[in-house]
Amino acid sequence: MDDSDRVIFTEGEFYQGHFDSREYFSAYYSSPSSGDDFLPFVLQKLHETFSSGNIKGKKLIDIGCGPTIHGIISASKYFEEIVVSDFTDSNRREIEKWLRNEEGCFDWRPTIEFVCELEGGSRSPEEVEQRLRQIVKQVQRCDVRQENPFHPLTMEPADCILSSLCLEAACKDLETYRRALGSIAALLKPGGVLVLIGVLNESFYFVGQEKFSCLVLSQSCIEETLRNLGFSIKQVNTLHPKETDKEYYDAEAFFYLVAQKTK
Ligand SMILES: C[S@@+](CC[C@H](N)C(=O)[O-])C[C@H]1O[C@@H](n2cnc3c(N)ncnc32)[C@H](O)[C@@H]1O
Repeated sequence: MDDSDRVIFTEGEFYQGHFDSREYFSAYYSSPSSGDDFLPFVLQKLHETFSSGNIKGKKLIDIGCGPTIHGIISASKYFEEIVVSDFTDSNRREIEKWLRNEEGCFDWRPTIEFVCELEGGSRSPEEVEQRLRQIVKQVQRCDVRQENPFHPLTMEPADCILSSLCLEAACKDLETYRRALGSIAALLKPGGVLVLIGVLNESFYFVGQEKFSCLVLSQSCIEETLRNLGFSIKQVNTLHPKETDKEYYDAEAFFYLVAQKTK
């Protein structure tokens, strides 16, 4: 194999120049009822996790949120403060636009309405939007490859960390993935909860015409890494995408995992 055959893993710097937030939104998040099964699956699981009332506290951090807020809708009822973070400037700008309700921001209304229905109508979509805009206190740059992903900031440990589809996109090999999960664990209080959402055995996905790499991971490898870091795994669910949904990625399955930091 010569150098021209070698596939370069698309790390954070590539996202900075090539990740189109708008394309990403329309490909994967425009509505829970019109896309593939992933979004309803994840919204349902997040609803079940947080509506139990057992996972709550002062602070939740979303690591590698991209331009999205769907992950924090259910949780917004149970925390005093949410920090969202991502490596890519344009993604953070999209979130800031939504938080300020600026003209042309993404329309998260269908997704918020879906969650409100899951909640049995206990909150209206307007209340949820207002709540999110009030409790997302920070939109921060982060780099999961760093020992302190928020360097030069020192982040107070959180009660809950959520990370969706970020680590396998950010980490070019298993060693980097393990270190990144270790850095994330260090941002959690003892007893704190990690909600990790990701893909199994995926090597690429598309956003528009742009192809992004993905670290190929098995469920056992992810679970073993978490156990070695002192997590107790509480729940793992998987969703196998329909073949027709697999035009833009080659994932074998999506996973939804909840783990508690025991030390
Ligand atoms: C597939 S998107 C996931 C976005 C969102 N969490 C979701 O569930 O749809 C991957 C995200 O990882 C971010 N990312 C890539 N490298 C990163 C790094 N080193 N540190 C933090 N985030 C990174 C990208 O900017 C992008 O927003």
